[in-house]
Amino acid sequence: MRWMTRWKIISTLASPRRSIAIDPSSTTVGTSSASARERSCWSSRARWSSTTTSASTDIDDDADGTTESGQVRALMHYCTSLRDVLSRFVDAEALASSRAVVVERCREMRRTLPVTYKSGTPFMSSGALFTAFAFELERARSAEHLAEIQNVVTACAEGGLVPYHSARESYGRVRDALRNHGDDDARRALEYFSGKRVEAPVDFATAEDVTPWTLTRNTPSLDAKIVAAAMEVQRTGFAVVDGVLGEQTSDTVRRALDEFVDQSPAFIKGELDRTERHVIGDEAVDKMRDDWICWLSGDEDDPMVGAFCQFLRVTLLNPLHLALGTPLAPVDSYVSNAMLSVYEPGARGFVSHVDNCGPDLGDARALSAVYYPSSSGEDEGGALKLFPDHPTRCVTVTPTADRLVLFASARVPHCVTSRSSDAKRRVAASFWYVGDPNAIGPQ
Ligand SMILES: O=C(O)CCC(=O)C(=O)O
Ligand SMILES: [Fe+2]
Repeated sequence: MRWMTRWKIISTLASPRRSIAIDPSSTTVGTSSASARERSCWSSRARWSSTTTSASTDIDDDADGTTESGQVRALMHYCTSLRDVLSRFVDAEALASSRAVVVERCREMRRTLPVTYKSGTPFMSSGALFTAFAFELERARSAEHLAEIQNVVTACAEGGLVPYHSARESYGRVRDALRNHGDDDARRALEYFSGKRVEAPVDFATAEDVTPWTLTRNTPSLDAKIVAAAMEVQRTGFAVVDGVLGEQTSDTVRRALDEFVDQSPAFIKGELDRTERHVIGDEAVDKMRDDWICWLSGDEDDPMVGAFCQFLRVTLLNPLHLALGTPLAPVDSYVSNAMLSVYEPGARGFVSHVDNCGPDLGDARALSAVYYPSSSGEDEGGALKLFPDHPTRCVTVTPTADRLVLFASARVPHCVTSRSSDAKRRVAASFWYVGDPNAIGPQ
């Protein structure tokens, strides 16, 4: 009998991702697509420069990683490649001494994924690699081997290759299994490498102690704030939460996002839907919405940026689930991605709109979340104005560092005011939780 068949601790983690019913890039207001990709760069000398390239127009439909067949193809690629790599390290010792090599091989697997993401955003790459690892954890040959496979999962998370939440969850199961069965050497090997990272305390002394592990962890104080905010959304349609991450973590996130904005070539002009710019022209669209955006998948090369996206997708969703009493997108479903939005100094804002452009049209965005990593002065413009119950009642929210705004996607019209020409750039990260849009907000 294979060793792990007695343990069967991992199988529930390997549930296949649901097929994607909602493609955020194909809906309207508040989203964008990249059928024509614009590559833009921010530098202190040159402002956004852009050239248009068509990265994926000639790809066969099946190779699109956002389709079900594309997802299957990606998963098969990871499963077969990972099995091949791990088969070269037959015992725990060999694996432990080659952990970094395996992480590099996993990176190579991602580079050679046989699918392309037509919307420009890889939806599930890190989730697919984790699923492949879940199968390998089940096939472990010994307690020591199991511990070392988990250590590779932990190292892969730190390399931005596997979601932190998935790695944390499988760590917990492996640890409990080893504890329960008294495999002390294996447990020590696990805790020495993975435990130190995954269970790092969140009440750190300095910003250097902040890691993607601490950023993606649910804490009682965060959960309490988000539960209270969710109840406020159900009462009034919106809620504003301050001090979401705390001083040190939010500082670290701000720096990571700023650097990402400075360096990422993936920003495109915000769009209202995928055809709008072609149909009515750039000038007309810019008048309605004048930001640059980039879709974040959680798989970003900078682990802190990826972890921030995973924070929005999973860490916030956990307490929201508890409080809202209506199912939102399950945590293992990559149906929505974070959108990083940048308004340059002098940019026009975003006209009044509702994020959900029609529950009847299949838009399932139910709850919108906007996080501000840095503060704006009141004279800088760029305020978010919400009209929660009547066009004449306006709530003005100034972007303030570490502030999160939650509102019902289908019910709360809102706009962003224009940015004054001597203002700093304004950065915001938006996320949409999908579910029943009519179940969010006052009933
Ligand atoms: O940046 C903000 O404050 C809100 C952005 C927004 O409304 C959107 O992207 O739909
Ligand atoms: Fe919006």
